[in-house]
Amino acid sequence: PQKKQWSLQDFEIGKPLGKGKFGRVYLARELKSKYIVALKVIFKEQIEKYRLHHQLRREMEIQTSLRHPNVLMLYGWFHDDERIYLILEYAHRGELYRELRKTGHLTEKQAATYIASLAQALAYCHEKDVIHRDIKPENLLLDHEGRLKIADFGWSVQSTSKRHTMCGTLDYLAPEMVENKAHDYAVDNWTLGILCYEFLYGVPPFEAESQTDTFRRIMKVDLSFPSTPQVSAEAKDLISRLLVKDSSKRLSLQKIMEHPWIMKNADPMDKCSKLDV
Ligand SMILES: COc1ccc(/C=N/Nc2[nH]nc(C)c2C(=O)Nc2cccc(NC(C)=O)c2)cc1
Repeated sequence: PQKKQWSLQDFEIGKPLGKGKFGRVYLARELKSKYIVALKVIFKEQIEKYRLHHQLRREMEIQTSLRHPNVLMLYGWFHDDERIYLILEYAHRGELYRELRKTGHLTEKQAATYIASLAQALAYCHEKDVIHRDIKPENLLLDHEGRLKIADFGWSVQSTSKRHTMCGTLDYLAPEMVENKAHDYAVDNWTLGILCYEFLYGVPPFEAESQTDTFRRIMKVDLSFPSTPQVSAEAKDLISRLLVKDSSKRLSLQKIMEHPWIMKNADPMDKCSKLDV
């Protein structure tokens, strides 16, 4: 069927959900279907100013082509003179970051469930030749059932082009990315190790006062486990098998899903509906 041409008149705009880097996100309802969506409004002059036209186009091509329960859907888009509007899936509970900040750290069951969901979503993305490269708590949303959704493919690439983008915190970057070397899918495996650590301890493993110190700690893989909170040996085993400098020696996504800690703790329904606070 002919692709539907959307416009602002098709939607009733609700409350602002938050500010992204290049615009705001609003709750919205599509008038005919009454379907609730998130409408991400991006200012064209911002895109032109930062020369991000190609990157936004890539984000949209990638996100429209991906269909997975743990990947936030991009239903469509439209534009007017000043703005581009992305019609995105609405995830009721918002950024995983907020849950992490509220509780300080997650339970092993929550952490294992989210890592299993991420491994499944990344396996799917890698199958479609997409390396996300920017998996961090702010880019992870939770739906009403506590199911994890990877959002914001702004920095992802189709694996052909090896373009690097350095922005924001280094905490989540693998050594080969920090060294600006050619990198492959395995950068996302490294990041799963970073996230698993942060889910369980509340802080990323190589956090330091300055970017230079974080850089040094990443390059040295200066990994240590605090004595509190109490974390199981299996969890530490998984983290240690992911935070490996040689990218070819990192645990594969398949092996992550079969790891004893994941098998024992991840919710098979891949959601954390009950928030055991
Ligand atoms: C401030 O408290 C909030 C609680 C929940 C939300 C839910 N956001 N849900 C979304 N579904 N699809 C998209 C895209 C979004 C979204 O971008 N949310 C968003 C954007 C910017 C900041 C935040 N902040 C937080 C805390 O979630 C969420 C947004 C804000």
